[in-house]
Amino acid sequence: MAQIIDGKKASAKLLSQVAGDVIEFKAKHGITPGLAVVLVGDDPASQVYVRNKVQRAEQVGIRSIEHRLDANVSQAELNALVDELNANPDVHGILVQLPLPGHLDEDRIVDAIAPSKDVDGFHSLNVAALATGKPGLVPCTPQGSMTMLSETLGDLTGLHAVVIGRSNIVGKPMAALLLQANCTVTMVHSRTRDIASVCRQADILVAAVGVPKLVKADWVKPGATVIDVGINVEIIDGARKLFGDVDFASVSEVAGAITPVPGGVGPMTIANLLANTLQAAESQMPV
Ligand SMILES: Nc1nc2c(c(=O)[nH]1)N[C@@H](CN(C=O)c1ccc(C(=O)N[C@@H](CCC(=O)O)C(=O)O)cc1)CN2
Repeated sequence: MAQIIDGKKASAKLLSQVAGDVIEFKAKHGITPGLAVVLVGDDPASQVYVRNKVQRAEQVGIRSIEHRLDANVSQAELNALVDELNANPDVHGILVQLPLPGHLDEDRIVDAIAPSKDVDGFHSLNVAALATGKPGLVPCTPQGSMTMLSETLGDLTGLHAVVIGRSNIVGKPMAALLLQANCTVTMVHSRTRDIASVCRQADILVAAVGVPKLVKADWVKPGATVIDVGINVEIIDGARKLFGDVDFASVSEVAGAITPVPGGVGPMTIANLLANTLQAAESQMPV
């Protein structure tokens, strides 16, 4: 059986580090880091994630300001709120919970956030910084996945990493981070021919595609490390159940190490968001 990579334990460790760093920040600068969380509409999953972000922020000493907007809000109204938060010196980090309702242009909203306050790391300038190896704010889920990989494997140099999925939020930044860590990186997607045989070459396999249990045991090289980023919800006998993109039961018999769903990458996302908020606040302090 594979080693289970415990995301709850890793996130608790990071949250406790952030809490300590927030105490130091407050003592040094005499102010409290502030995080603005914007939720549009009433998507139940987004409501849960936003509630968890606000609660965790308070636990580590970051002040959070929640903005809930009606699902019918216009692009102009949402932009106006982002402009107001950009100009507010008490707000050091801004995130707009995704997905947004279909009539809103996500790319335009994300690029309206000041890059220095973009704690999700989704702004085009932060994306460019990551792609070119410059300092910036890095997306939270890929950053959390990298932490778990380094803690499991140590130095990743020379390992072959295969990333399934090419989303802007996970797949592309994940590939950039693996490349920075000196991995040989392959990305596969819906148009790749014979995905299984490419995946079987991976020392590190990252699944971020949003298809429940897509990755089967015969896609995985024996001993490989598998990071499952998928969070797929199914209602079974009236109960809400979560599945990753990996068929955990079969793959855990082949892999060397694997993240579970739930309790793997998910909890690291919020811990890294708060680490990013502190990083953003530091970068906004006068030198
Ligand atoms: N603005 C953003 N929107 C979205 C992001 C993001 O990083 N920024 N990522 C996802 C949702 N997400 C955070 O927002 C997120 C997803 C899952 C978890 C998590 O802890 N999952 C738990 C299970 C929780 C459950 O029961 O549903 C786990 O995997 O153990 C945290 C954050 C899309 N939108």
